[in-house]
Amino acid sequence: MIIQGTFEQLTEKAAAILAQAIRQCIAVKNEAILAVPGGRSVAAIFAKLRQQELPWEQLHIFLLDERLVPTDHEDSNYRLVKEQLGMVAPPGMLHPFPHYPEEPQRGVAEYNKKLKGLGGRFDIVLASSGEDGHIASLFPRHPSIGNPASSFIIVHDAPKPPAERMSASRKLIMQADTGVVLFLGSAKARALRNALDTHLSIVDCPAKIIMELQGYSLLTDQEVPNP
Ligand SMILES: O=C1O[C@H](COP(=O)(O)O)[C@@H](O)[C@H](O)[C@H]1O
Repeated sequence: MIIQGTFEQLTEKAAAILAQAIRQCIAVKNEAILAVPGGRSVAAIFAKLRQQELPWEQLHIFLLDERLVPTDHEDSNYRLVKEQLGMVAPPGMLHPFPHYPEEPQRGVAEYNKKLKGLGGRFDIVLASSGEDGHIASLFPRHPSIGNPASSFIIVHDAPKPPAERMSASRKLIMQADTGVVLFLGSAKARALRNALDTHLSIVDCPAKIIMELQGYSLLTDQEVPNP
């Protein structure tokens, strides 16, 4: 489903979609696993989400991707999520990526183990497209998008700084039931066109991954090109 509106309307809408999916998931399996990105578009959504009446003690929040920096670094996606949701997420429900500067694979192994212990997949994914159509830290025509793992992966040489990152892989994201992808701001207009271009593949535009999910919503404040 494609939803258009103003930035303010869409942040409200995204929070409402996420809250509904979280409630539905918890009603069925008693807990929910939400994966969230960092970046400039999502802080306002987190601010709306934390105002929702949710069973926060049953909601696990993982990072969809992380920059390999300490968790208090200004580039850390966890720092943003903690600032926005740390006051509602009970201890132990917001899962930082373990940062071992010299051993990123150890961090990935631990993060994979933690997710595996909770079922090994996300129920709900929030993603925000970059200018180039990347989501998480999966970049167009880059080894990250071609990685065949169904888990968290290490990403080297990301075209957007910082170059060293970790990310949920394409296959891991694809196992989610519900996905929300954002194209907010005029800088994302080209990425939106690419996401809707049926001649392009997921390798050309990783934001298309979310559009493969059964329950997906694409939210944009940009003009949607005619098919
Ligand atoms: O580097 C990243 O970029 C994307 C998009 O961020 P935005 O600032 O353009 O909204 C983000 O989704 C991802 O989590 C982040 O690591």
